[in-house]
Amino acid sequence: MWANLPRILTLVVRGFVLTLAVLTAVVVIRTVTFPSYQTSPPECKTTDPDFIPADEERLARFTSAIQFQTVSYERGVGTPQELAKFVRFIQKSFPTVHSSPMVRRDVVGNYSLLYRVEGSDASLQPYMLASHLDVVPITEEANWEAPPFSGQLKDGYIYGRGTIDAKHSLMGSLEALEFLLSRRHQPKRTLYLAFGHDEETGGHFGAKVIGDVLTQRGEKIAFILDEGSPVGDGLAPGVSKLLALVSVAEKGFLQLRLEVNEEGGHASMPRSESAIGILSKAISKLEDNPHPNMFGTGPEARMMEYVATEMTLPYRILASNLWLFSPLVAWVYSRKPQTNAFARTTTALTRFNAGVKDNVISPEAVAVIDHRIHPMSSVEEVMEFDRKVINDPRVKLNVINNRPPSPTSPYGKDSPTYMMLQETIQQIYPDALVTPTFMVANTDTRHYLNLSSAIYRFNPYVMTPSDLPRFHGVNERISVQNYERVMNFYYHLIVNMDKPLELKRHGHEDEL
Ligand SMILES: CCCCCCCC/C=C\CCCCCCCC(=O)N[C@@H](CC(N)=O)C(=O)O
Ligand SMILES: [Zn+2]
Ligand SMILES: [Zn+2]
Repeated sequence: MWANLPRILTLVVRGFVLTLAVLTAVVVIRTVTFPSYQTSPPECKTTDPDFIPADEERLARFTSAIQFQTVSYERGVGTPQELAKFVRFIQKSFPTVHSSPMVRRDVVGNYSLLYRVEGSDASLQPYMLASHLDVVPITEEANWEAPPFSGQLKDGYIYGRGTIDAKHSLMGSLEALEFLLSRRHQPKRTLYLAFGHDEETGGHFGAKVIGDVLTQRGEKIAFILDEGSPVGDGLAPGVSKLLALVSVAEKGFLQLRLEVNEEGGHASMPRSESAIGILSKAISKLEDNPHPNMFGTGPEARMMEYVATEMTLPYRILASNLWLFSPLVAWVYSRKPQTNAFARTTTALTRFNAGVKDNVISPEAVAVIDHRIHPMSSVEEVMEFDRKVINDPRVKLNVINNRPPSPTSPYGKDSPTYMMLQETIQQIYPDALVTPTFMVANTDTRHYLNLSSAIYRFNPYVMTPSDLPRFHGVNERISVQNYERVMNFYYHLIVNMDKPLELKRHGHEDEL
């Protein structure tokens, strides 16, 4: 036996070296032969004479739109008077849209707006552009560089709540339509514009009703585009070019109310555990035990593949070989909040309430957890995980609201609508890469799922990592350049949608 040891060791080392050599060869071959999913940009139309400039008049309209304080606070609790004023302002601001015989406008659920622009070819399925009228409340008002409802222009940026979420797309799409109709252009394909008034609190009285109206009309929509992920500048690790993130799916959500009820009493005679202490431990366990890293199991893996050939070398090797490096990429993604959101179901503690007086032991403690569910997980799985982690029957888990992750819409060369979107994005951003991904937050599209199987969530503006905290945060703003891109994106999209949407597969063409 001992005599054979050197031979055995040699064989083991040889086996190890051989395996390493084979793995290295496979990794190298895959890296250099990995297919590119990017197509060259079409002729850029933004230099055409029919480009929409962000001139004084349009900027003034956008500024005014920001000044309406259309805040949504809680489900069913909004700002009806401001909404009504904003609706009147929209009507006055886009006279051609509102007087055109081609346009039918319905006010739905009191304040939401649904426009139908009649196309000349009734055989083509309509499509829909969506946004919303409402905004979230202001936080830390003192820290804003310009008053949050001013729409003030400062150093090339328009400041205010709603500038990126989402009055940019509401006003931008209406500007595009006004521009188009004032040139007496009738689209071939019927187009809907749908603007809910309570998206920020779930869309139960706005988008939900719009969805119901369209369902009752028996409408089937070729594709829907709502607010969503942006064109990232430095957002994705290893990608130096601009990266247009088209969300083809959306995370689900589960909002849970955690409640502990224990005996209260006089603060001078406390028991060893209190309602507050028990709930704190539960919360702490949830924060210490994140939901499993699922990176590589959903549409986020496609995102890596779509940009693999364009990444800097170390990332290119990783992205071309997810079969081997998925756990490593998963770890890289889990290190920052904005990428971690792509890797797993997230857990956000959003409320914590207990106690009424300094010397009274509170009999009750309540917390709210907002989970955003990874596309490959489910509401049930998340509940089960939380119960196991908390492992304390004194902590009651009540579901406030939930929705499973959305289905994934078609993307890539086999999807004519996705390709039309990609082409339009490239007209505005000729150097950008375009990739499918999923939306880490939620949108009104949750109410439109039965209207179309092709639902995309995309914001046609550029965002850097330092811009992300501006969503629902302090100093929300959009650059004039970005707002101009938004208007022209919608304009190009409407023009492009007049071209046939063709499925070019197996030598035959089908039109939607
Ligand atoms: C590897 C790529 C990294 C990319 C990183 C970041 C991409 C960030 C993408 C999107 C952020 C934009 C978030 C906008 C959210 C707008 C929608 C919204 O606010 N929804 C609310 C409404 C609701 N009631 O559901 C929400 O809470 O989700
Ligand atoms: Zn929004
Ligand atoms: Zn929002």
